[in-house]
Amino acid sequence: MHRDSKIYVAGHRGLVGSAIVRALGRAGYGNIITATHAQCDLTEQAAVRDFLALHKPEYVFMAAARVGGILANDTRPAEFIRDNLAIETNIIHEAWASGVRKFLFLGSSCIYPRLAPQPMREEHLLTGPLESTNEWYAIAKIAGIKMCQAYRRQYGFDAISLMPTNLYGPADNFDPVSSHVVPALIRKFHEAKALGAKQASVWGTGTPRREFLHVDDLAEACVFLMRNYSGEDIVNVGTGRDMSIRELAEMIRDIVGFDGDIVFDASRPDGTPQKLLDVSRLTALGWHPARDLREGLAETYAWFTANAASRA
Ligand SMILES: NC(=O)C1=CN([C@@H]2O[C@H](COP(=O)(O)OP(=O)(O)OC[C@H]3O[C@@H](n4cnc5c(N)ncnc54)[C@H](OP(=O)(O)O)[C@@H]3O)[C@@H](O)[C@H]2O)C=CC1
Ligand SMILES: C[C@H]1O[C@H](OP(=O)(O)OP(=O)(O)OC[C@H]2O[C@@H](n3cnc4c(=O)[nH]c(N)nc43)[C@H](O)[C@@H]2O)[C@@H](O)[C@@H](O)C1=O
Repeated sequence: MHRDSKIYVAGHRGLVGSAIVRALGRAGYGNIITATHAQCDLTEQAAVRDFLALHKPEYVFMAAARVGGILANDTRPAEFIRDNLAIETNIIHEAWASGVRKFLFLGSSCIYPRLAPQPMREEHLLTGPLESTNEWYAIAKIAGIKMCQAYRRQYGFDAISLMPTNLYGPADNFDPVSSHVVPALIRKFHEAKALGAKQASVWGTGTPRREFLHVDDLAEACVFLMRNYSGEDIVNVGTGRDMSIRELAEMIRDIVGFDGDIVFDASRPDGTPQKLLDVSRLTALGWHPARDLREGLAETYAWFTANAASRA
């Protein structure tokens, strides 16, 4: 990938897409093309074909998808499987057909079996039943991985697939129902503090464990792997460390400065008990995350208060 290479970032307004645009800018890549959802609905094959034929990007970072937290996945299975299968099928096929030189697909750590050995290695894929709260999205993601591998085998298409762990950072989705846990708790504790509430509710039992990677680290891993890796094998992207939801909630409560009690709502789903990634394949390729979790959470809270709190 050269400094003047033409690069398309699909989903450029989202948590990951906006971070990839920032990372490309920091690395000196200035020839970036984007399209909003309204300008190009990636579930529509003709729209994708026309867009790629018009712009002819050489490189594609695929950060567009129907994404949400545990409740959104569990309650909207049809949207999650249909939209993601449609988006992936269209963009992988049309990227190949239009002559894209290299394609980067984003899966997720949820593709691994609910009770996979921990930490989870790439070879654990398809070795056991999936987590029920997001199996629909996981199946779509696994289909995307397989499609990238099939287009490499049959057509020699240079498509690579990354499996990120749970992400957080600026420009996340802070909606209380559809969001992931980090933005959800930032907003919950912020609003509880503003109201002088005595307690704030956290979903589940607090016992599940999650690994959290700053989205700017993920974006830099995407640029690194686009430049340095070409292969059929998927690559886990994470920190290699996890924590309980209770520990996370206590850390975010401290950062926000909320002094009320945390109450666990066991009527809400816990999801998979643990999904810590083995990141030795990525480490061996020469990449390491750089950002500290507490500092990253504090930066994300600052972004929320400056950009999203007033709109909440
Ligand atoms: N967030 C996380 O913790 C993790 C995310 N990932 C993966 O990273 C990728 C990006 O996720 P994230 O940035 O969090 O998601 P976001 O929801 O923040 O961003 C997704 C982007 O895709 C766009 N989009 C959705 N549907 C369409 C469509 N039909 N046509 C065009 N654009 C569309 C959205 O635009 P609009 O909002 O306007 O619809 C949005 O800009 C996904 O593949 C996800 O699976 C993997 C692991 C963890
Ligand atoms: C990235 C990943 O993200 C999702 O999987 P998940 O990690 O289970 O998702 P989550 O971040 O929503 O929850 C993590 C844990 O946190 C607990 N939790 C507490 N309180 C809140 C809360 O208020 N909101 C949310 N969302 N979770 C809460 C929640 O009960 C659960 O135990 C899928 O999209 C999956 O497909 C995927 O790819």
